[in-house]
Formats: sequence, structure tokens, C-alpha cells
Amino acid sequence: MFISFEGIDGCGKSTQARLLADALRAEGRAVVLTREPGGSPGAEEIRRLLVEGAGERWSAETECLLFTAARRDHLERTIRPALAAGQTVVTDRFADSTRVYQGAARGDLRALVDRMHDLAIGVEPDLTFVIDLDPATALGRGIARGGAEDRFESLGLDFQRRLAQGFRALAQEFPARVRLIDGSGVADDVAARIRAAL
Ligand SMILES: Nc1ncnc2c1ncn2[C@@H]1O[C@H](COP(=O)(O)OP(=O)(O)OP(=O)(O)O)[C@@H](O)[C@H]1O
Ligand SMILES: Cc1cn([C@H]2C[C@H](O)[C@@H](COP(=O)(O)O)O2)c(=O)[nH]c1=O
Repeated sequence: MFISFEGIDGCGKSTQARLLADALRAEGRAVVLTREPGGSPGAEEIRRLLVEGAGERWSAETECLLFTAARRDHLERTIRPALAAGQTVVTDRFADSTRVYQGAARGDLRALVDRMHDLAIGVEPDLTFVIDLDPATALGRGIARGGAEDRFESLGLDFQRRLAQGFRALAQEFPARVRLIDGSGVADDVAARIRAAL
């Protein structure tokens, strides 16, 4: 089974991906917990170019190409081999992030995103959890966490609001696969909502 977690920066998806992977392993399943951009050595190199790059280094179009290239490597080197071996794959972000970040929030590039996806990726998760959290709360969690903001987190509250809207719209666009999960409250409460949906 192939499961992805999606949502705005700081919504809690890494925490929830880890909790779900731990819970499935405790039930005896073999689970590969991975992330995007990254999840394979080559894709982690592309991640450094993308996420740690300076402010306006890349256009939204170039970002779309780079995220897609990273995803192709992740798919070839990590996701497909794990699924072929009968393992469950839990990924922190996948193609929906490109649909929302590059396709909607950074520009009106959804047609390009879809063409790149069809050309180079062509698969979707079986199930996607979108962690839905108020952007101000997510920003507050990020500030409490401390450390360096990444290039996208520094784009501000209005950008995060556009993202949140874009992620909610995914649940309507892909109702068979995408589940919107209320991300408010403590992590264990959010995890319980995810288990109920699973
Ligand atoms: N339900 C929760 N309540 C309060 N704090 C939380 C909750 N879930 C996660 N956090 C904390 O909020 C911060 C962001 O969480 P996490 O890294 O899981 O989010 P994320 O969506 O993966 O963020 P990013 O996209 O920025 O990597 C972390 O410090 C984490 O410990
Ligand atoms: C896969 C993907 C990611 N992004 C953005 C979203 C985040 O701001 C960063 C990744 O950082 P995280 O803390 O590991 O979530 O990259 C994007 O814009 N497009 C994508 O396809």
C-alpha cells in the first residue's frame, strides 16, 4: 500500500507520517517511511538545490521540473522497489504538493504540472491524508520549533492561506483517494482521526 501525507508547512504531516509508520510496524507490517523532495540519494541532492536555495533562485516552471525529476528518482529507487517487495510506503509529500505549490499557489501552472506528472511519474498513492490546519497555527508551531525556515516557509501567511485552500480543493478533485484530516489538537488526537479514516 502506498500512503502519502500532504498539507501546508508546519501542519504536522511529518509527525503524523512517523506515528502511522510506527503504528503499522507495531502491527507487524514492513513500512518504508520516506519524504519529498528527497527519499533517495539523488533526490536528496535535488532537495538541497530546491529547499535550501535562496529566495527567487528558481522560477515556478523550473521548480516544477526539478521537483518532478526528484520524484522520478524517488519512485525508481525507493518507492517502486518497496512496493514490489510487498512493503507499505508512507511518504511525507508526493505529487499533490507540486499540484498545490507550483500548480496553484506560486502561479497558474496546473496544466504544466499535469503534463510533467503524466510524462514522468504516472502513479498516485492509494490513500492521501491532507492535514488541514489553520495557517496561523501552523506558523506558530514552526516558530515554537525554532531553527532555520526553508525557502517556502518564508513566503508568508498569505501564501500559506493559498496553499491551505489548494490542499482542501484536492479532496474534492480526488474524493476516492484524498482524506481531509482535522490537524488541530494534540498529535495523538490527530493520529486517532487518521486511524479512523484508514
Ligand atoms: N498536533 C500537534 N500539536 C502541536 N505541535 C505539533 C503537533 N504536531 C506536530 N507538532 C510540532 O509542530 C512542528 C511541525 O510539525 P511537523 O514537522 O510534523 O510538521 P510538518 O508539516 O512536517 O512541517 P514542515 O512541512 O515544515 O516540515 C514540530 O515542532 C512538531 O513537533
Ligand atoms: C514535494 C514538494 C515540496 N514543495 C515544498 C513544500 C515545502 O515547503 C518544501 C519541503 O519542505 P518540508 O519541510 O520537507 O515539507 O518544499 C514544493 O513546493 N513542491 C513539491 O512538489
